[in-house]
Amino acid sequence: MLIVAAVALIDKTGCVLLSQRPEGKAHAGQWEFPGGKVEEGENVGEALIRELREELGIDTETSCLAPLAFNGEGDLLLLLYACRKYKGVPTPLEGQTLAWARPDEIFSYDLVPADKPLAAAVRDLLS
Ligand SMILES: Nc1nc2c([nH]c(=O)n2[C@H]2C[C@H](O)[C@@H](COP(=O)(O)OP(=O)(O)OP(=O)(O)O)O2)c(=O)[nH]1
Repeated sequence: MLIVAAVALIDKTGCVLLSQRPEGKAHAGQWEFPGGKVEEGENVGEALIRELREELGIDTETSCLAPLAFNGEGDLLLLLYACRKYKGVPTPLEGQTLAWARPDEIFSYDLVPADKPLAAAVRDLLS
């Protein structure tokens, strides 16, 4: 079972950050929530804080991560957190493209399949 932690990063205008997977990776060109695999020796919050630093150059802390939704597909378990408090400006540090989506725009992005139920939870939270 692969555990992946991801975040719905929400800005002051109520938009959520989506990230487009770069060429050469599985699901290239599709959109997902920033995050990544939980590595051995890490808990989920630690993994997410590390991924946000590596991928986006932002800092947050466990108390700012609120569990929002999960989805299990095959051997993948996706855990989605919502985060409204973070330091720094999200910057694409790993070749990805970033977009801030309004709640009514989320489903106009070509989402990674496992993210669709999660995206519905984000839309409902923000609408
Ligand atoms: N970060 C993230 N990954 C997701 C989402 N939805 C989804 O199915 N995934 C999948 C894609 C990957 O198979 C896995 C996350 O792995 P990752 O981001 O750490 O690694 P990766 O596949 O980009 O890169 P690699 O290390 O496997 O080459 O979870 C999502 O919303 N965010």
